[in-house]
Amino acid sequence: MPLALVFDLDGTLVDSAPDITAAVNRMLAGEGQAALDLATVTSFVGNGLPHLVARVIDHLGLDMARHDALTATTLAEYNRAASALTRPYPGVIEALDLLKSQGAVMGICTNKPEEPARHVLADLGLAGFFDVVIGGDSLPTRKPDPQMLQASFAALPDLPRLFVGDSEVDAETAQNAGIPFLLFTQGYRKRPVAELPHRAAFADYAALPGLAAQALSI
Ligand SMILES: O=C(O)COP(=O)(O)O
Ligand SMILES: [Mg+2]
Repeated sequence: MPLALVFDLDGTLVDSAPDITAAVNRMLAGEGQAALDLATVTSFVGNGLPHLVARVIDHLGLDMARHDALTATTLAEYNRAASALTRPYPGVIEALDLLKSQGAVMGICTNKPEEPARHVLADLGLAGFFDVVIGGDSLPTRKPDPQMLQASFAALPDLPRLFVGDSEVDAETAQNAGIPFLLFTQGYRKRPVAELPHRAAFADYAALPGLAAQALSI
């Protein structure tokens, strides 16, 4: 049966933390600050760019009054090179190809701002798979508020729905929207798999098409 599948982006379809870290570090260099390492910045990803920058400011003891300015600088730096170091996870393109050939309609619901999200999708050859892209600045609220996810599905044909993501934020969003959640376990999740509510979990994209077909009958 054809499905409507909406995907998270960072840590789900693409490993984007290296470019996010590089953009943060270019912003920090402009502030005369030392670079942060990949693991530290990755731990700040998930709730959107303004939240990430707030976590950087907090971590380094910088002035929170500069939050808006530092967020704007980080976004500009990220837009300059959003896909230089970013790659799809292994098997993503093959899985999306197979799902599409099986009649799935697909969308993106990411807390990453919409402009760089579209750049990353285009640069990595993924844009053509998706009929809707909603980013963290597309609507007044972002995940885990369910509005973004509901709007993503509303833009797709009315078929059985699944949301695929990597994080606590995604699991909570799916729960808030009442949509079954498939958890990709190799992304930027902070807690053990068992602590995130999910219909099914997968570590290898080769398993996704079969899992998606089964997940609605579990
Ligand atoms: O930009 C973020 O903080 C997270 O983005 P994601 O929703 O695609 O994981
Ligand atoms: Mg994610």
